[in-house]
Amino acid sequence: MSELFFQNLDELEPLAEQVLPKTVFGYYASGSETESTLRDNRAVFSRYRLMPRMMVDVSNVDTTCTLLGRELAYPVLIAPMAMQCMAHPDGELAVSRAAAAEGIPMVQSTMGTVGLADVRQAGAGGPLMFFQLYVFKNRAFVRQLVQHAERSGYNGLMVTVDAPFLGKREADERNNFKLPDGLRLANLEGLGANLGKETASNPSFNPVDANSVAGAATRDAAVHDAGEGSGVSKHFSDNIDASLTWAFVAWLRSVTSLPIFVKGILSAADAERGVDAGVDGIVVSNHGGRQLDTAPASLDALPAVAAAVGKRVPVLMDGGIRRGTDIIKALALGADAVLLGRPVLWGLALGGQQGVQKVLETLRKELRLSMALMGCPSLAHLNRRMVLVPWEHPSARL
Ligand SMILES: Cc1cc2nc3c(=O)[nH]c(=O)nc-3n(C[C@H](O)[C@H](O)[C@H](O)COP(=O)(O)O)c2cc1C
Ligand SMILES: CCCCC(=O)C(=O)O
Repeated sequence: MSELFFQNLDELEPLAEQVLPKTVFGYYASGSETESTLRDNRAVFSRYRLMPRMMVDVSNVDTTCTLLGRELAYPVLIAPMAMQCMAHPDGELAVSRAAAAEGIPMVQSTMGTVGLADVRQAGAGGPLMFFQLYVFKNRAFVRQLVQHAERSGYNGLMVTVDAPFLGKREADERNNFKLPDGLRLANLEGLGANLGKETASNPSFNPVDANSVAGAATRDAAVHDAGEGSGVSKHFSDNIDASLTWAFVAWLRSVTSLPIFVKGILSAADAERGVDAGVDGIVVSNHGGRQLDTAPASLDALPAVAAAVGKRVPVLMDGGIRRGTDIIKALALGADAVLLGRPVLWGLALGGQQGVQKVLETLRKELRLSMALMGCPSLAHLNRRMVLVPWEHPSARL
């Protein structure tokens, strides 16, 4: 890995852009519409200031935390991200191995390009793994997918609730983004028989090609309707259940004993509903600015959600985490851990498993140093008073 040099995670995106095909980079990097939420996810962190405490013994700093009863080396999970073999031939396997080597969990996407069981196996040395669930209209298929994940050794489910349809991602429309030839959505194929007409032999759920047999009927309409989106978004909307409500949590409980987290919550009201519905964890997220544009930055949404949850279940957050201080702010404002998205894909594209490990290690070292400078020998020392929100900045009182 000696040839891969970077000092911090913000440097990675332009480096990755040089090695990835334009369509793939565009899909990974972009947000929806004006990308205002995408930018705000990052900008928000410099609006909040950290107030350190002095004269605390920080000769030993402990970054560990627990989640679902397991110890994590530091409070970071790898966010679920689709189609990782577009970045590197080892794709999800490399990411899973890197997470295990660093002692943190990976969340495997439903839309993986390696089968979920193989990804779980590759991460066997790690503390735990989640399976991210997209809920298809075909519930028999969903049940089989969930039970396959449970049998394969996943420790929890993360149901994504912010994507009844994919957001309007204009880069993907411009680039006519498709899954490259030779790659497959492995988790959907193996269980294809239960997709009814949407089987492997008639792949109507197949973002590989917007102009596939199943897509042909709507092809002409798509050309004339800007709202139709990329091939991926068309096939997503054909298959994902946009009628999902909180009643789904009870159904999911009836088919699995795995803990159920919901990912994509931004309001305190929804966090309340989720806890009432019996979820085991809440993930504050705007999907990396890829769904509703102008939704609030995750860090801005976090404090009210954490207050509503009141420690009844773990609260995770993602969106724009790039620095150790970002993790400290999220935890001080009520998160139990954070998820890291795009930088993992950049590390993967640039250096496979080793590249991902270097990304994680860089973040871990920044976290440890910043905890020391904050006067926090452990994560338990972090508290709300250590973060000044914009209206509490010392300058705001002048
Ligand atoms: C390329 C890409 C693919 C993604 N795929 C999924 C997915 O399959 N399921 C999901 O719940 N979220 C998905 N997300 C959202 C991430 O899990 C996460 O919420 C977001 O990327 C975090 O923001 P960050 O990239 O700024 O760290 C994806 C994000 C990206 C960038
Ligand atoms: C078709 C897969 C969608 C994955 C996803 O959630 C994203 O691209 O944000």
